[in-house]
Amino acid sequence: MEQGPDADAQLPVGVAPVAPPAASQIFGDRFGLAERYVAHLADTGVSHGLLGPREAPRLWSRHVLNCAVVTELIGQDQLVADVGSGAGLPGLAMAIRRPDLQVVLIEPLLRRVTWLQRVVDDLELSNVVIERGRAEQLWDAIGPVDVVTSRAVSALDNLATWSAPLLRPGGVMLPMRGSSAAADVEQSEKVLAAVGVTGADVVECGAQWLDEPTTVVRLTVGRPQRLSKSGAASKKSKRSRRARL
Ligand SMILES: C[S@@+](CC[C@H](N)C(=O)[O-])C[C@H]1O[C@@H](n2cnc3c(N)ncnc32)[C@H](O)[C@@H]1O
Repeated sequence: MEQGPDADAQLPVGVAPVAPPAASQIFGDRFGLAERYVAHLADTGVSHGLLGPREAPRLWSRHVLNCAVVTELIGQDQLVADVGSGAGLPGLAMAIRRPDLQVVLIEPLLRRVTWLQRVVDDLELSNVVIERGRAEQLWDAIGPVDVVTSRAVSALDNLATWSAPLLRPGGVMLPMRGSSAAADVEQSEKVLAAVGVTGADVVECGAQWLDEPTTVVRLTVGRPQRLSKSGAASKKSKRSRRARL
């Protein structure tokens, strides 16, 4: 079978791919910032190992645009935590597109945190802060936030267990998932209920711009619950529930 022209293509490190026309429509007057972000990804993002070299030609389509369109699901002026940001995906792409959002990038690895801070400083993004740590270690340090996003961090049940306690009551988790999104929700049903999820649906974003729209699971969390390692509601959750009664 003949392969597409870019199937094995790589760009020399430091050379950013050309932006597709949709990029300027998606980012509007923030397009210049998005271009600078892509330049960082293509350069030190690749040379420092945050992204594989094969990702360079598709930095726009598969990464930055795919992530930026998730903001379609986020209301004005919301506080967002992005769990496991890595090279800032989706958190930085969202913060660039939507300066009204306040975005907290959560990332445990020092090397990634250092890289993220350099990019945020260079782009002078005043709506981004970076917290080093695992999401489940930061429940009392961050938030409560309106929305938690994530991409490629863990299985949905782990992710929900780590993310839900960062949310305010009625907040929303938006994990980006692939074609298995609906099956993931079904398989994680018990854990989702235990962390307080009261509504789940699978939605697509960016269909008007992207050949492959982004699939996101939208999970509304009525009263966020902390689970212990065994999966039971923790003493702290039980205590705070009693205090509210
Ligand atoms: C495969 S990378 C994905 C990075 C980025 N979200 C993306 O899509 O390119 C997974 C990231 O999640 C981070 N991570 C793993 N467990 C985590 C946890 N419990 N809390 C926060 N981040 C975590 C890792 O350090 C890593 O940077």
